[in-house]
Amino acid sequence: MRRRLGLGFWTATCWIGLVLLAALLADVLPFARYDETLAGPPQSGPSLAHPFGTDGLGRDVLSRVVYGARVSLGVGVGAVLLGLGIGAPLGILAGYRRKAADAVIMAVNDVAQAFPALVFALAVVAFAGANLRNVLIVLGVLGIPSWVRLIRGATLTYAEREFVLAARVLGTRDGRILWREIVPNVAVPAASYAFIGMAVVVVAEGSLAFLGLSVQAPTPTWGGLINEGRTLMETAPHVVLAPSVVMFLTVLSFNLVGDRLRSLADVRESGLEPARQAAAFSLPTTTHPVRDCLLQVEDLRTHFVTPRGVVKAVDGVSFTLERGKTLAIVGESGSGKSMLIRSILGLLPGASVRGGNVYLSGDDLTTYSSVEMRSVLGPKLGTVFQDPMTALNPVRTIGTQVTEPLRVHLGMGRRQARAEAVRLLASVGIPDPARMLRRYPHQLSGGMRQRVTIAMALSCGPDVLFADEPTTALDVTIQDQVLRLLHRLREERDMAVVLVSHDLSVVARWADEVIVMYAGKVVERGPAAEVFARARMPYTEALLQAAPRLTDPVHHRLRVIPGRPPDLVDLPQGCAFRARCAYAEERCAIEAPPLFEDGHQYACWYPRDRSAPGTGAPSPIPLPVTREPAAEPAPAADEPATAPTPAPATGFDDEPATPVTTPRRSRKRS
Ligand SMILES: Nc1ncnc2c1ncn2[C@@H]1O[C@H](COP(=O)(O)OP(=O)(O)OP(=O)(O)O)[C@@H](O)[C@H]1O
Repeated sequence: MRRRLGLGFWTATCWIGLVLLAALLADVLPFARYDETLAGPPQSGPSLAHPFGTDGLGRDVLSRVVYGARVSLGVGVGAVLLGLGIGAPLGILAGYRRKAADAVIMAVNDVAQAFPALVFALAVVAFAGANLRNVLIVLGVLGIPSWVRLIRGATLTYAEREFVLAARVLGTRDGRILWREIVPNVAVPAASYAFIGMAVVVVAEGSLAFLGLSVQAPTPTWGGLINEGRTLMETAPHVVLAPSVVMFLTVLSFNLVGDRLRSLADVRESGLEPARQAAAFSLPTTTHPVRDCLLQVEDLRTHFVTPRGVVKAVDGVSFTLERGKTLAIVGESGSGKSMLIRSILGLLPGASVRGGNVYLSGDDLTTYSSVEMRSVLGPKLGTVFQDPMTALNPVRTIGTQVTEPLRVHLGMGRRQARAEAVRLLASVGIPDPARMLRRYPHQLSGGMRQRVTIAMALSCGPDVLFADEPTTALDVTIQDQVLRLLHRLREERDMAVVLVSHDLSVVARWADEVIVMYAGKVVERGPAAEVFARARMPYTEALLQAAPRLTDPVHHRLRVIPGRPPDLVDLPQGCAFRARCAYAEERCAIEAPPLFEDGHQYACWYPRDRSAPGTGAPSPIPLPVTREPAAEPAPAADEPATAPTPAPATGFDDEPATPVTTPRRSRKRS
């Protein structure tokens, strides 16, 4: 956390602490009082005795600035506490209770916010008297509407979160939920806004003082000092510069501290955000012989420099992929599957570092600029993401989203793009596609939305389609339809598919090749049937054994892989799987195994020997269940968004909903 707040935060905090301390200890500090006229000449410049010089009446400017801080910071702290004290309870009440309380509080709040703040402050102070108490009350009251709005927004966010619902389900009282669940979460944005609010109040007080409507002379305030020094700008600029610079630095510091505190509450910046030195960190890249294939990945590495150390999310992955083939990537959660895909596509978070090469039809994509990559993403590389709801923009129609890549990449006109979009939606099995173009994502069921994202990914005719767990967010009945669809489209378009999946039965059924990943590395790789029939690496064996089968006896214990995946920041020496491996020997702890070749590749010093069934060696592990799926039915045009069950089948199987020229394929399974 200390590193995430950064040097700026700590410098700003020290400055605020220094100013605050000086203001508190002003009476005991070794300088003259703010109103004491000194013996020396007035308007004298900075000296050792008077670091900020003296003003027009020969008074010590440093002393006046320090005493002025008492008023400025006092008003700042007081006004913020007043605003928070009244605004926070109202905001929490409005955000948590909603309904009538929310409507009344927000209506009054909106009216209050409509008042021009400075004019209101001027009028009240001029009428009630310019003194510390009145200025503090006016600025505090003016801050209340902003506090209400901020706290209400934060409360609304947390009131709908699962942990609050869970507390409600457990019968926890509202007061306790507010105090235990909501207030601690709202506290961080509130603390952040308190500092920013302090900066606003210090400036507002300075403005009032400048106009002579704050604490009256001889008590100094920063705004008043700037006003006094104004006339001496040419003869003694230090008189106006000293309070101005101190005020500027203090306001800047409040803003900086507030901003950094806000980032603590920001999920995007929490956890493992890359450290700054990532830019200076680079991975060596060597050149490789380019093979005659569609996609060639060589020694691909993706590392993140984090405050905890370097996370090796992808570490030296190589493979090739031919047209018309499906490559599956499997492995436990966190093994680097998604990062591998994002690394190939060049879609990595800002400060990550990539090494190695990605050749697409012989061209090295790692040498492409971001502009060049834009011309590849879409036309040559398509992607289908896990959750179709988040992959589609909820406020744009399906039509706008499907036609966009056609217009951007293929330069089609509006009408042509719409006609093509209709054809695309029809080809992925969406009934009444012309009407579908006018709908929004939330009006479609999960399966239909995934069909739309597949249509978008295919719109520019990519050579390789990356599907990152495309069925995880879908109902099990829809999963199979989507996989069948991908398979059919692959055959029709002669493209390659890279499929990430947790489901080994899916992989066993649809993939030609499989890569097993563990701790960012490939630990087994080869033809899917061969790898599943003769898994050599104990990790692959454990994955296969952990997959449930329909032949399992009822109520049997689920098999799990013991232990946990290693920490990618601190990988153990030798084989990364050794701590969880039942067959590990001494050598596994010393030396990391390379990829051995024996029919397929595996990284293990003591591989499982499945080459000789019936000779005492362990028998092949049965493949995970490959359900014989029902035919892929065409979803009805009016399929409700919340009902994933498809409409009665209309004879649609793995064939497109509208006739295309592709001949019907055999349904025989390998
Ligand atoms: N921005 C990041 N900064 C640091 N580490 C990251 C970042 N993003 C991912 N990682 C790490 O990279 C590793 C691989 O992540 P990845 O998302 O590829 O896993 P995965 O195998 O796809 O998992 P899942 O199946 O759960 O999606 C994880 O251990 C993760 O902690």
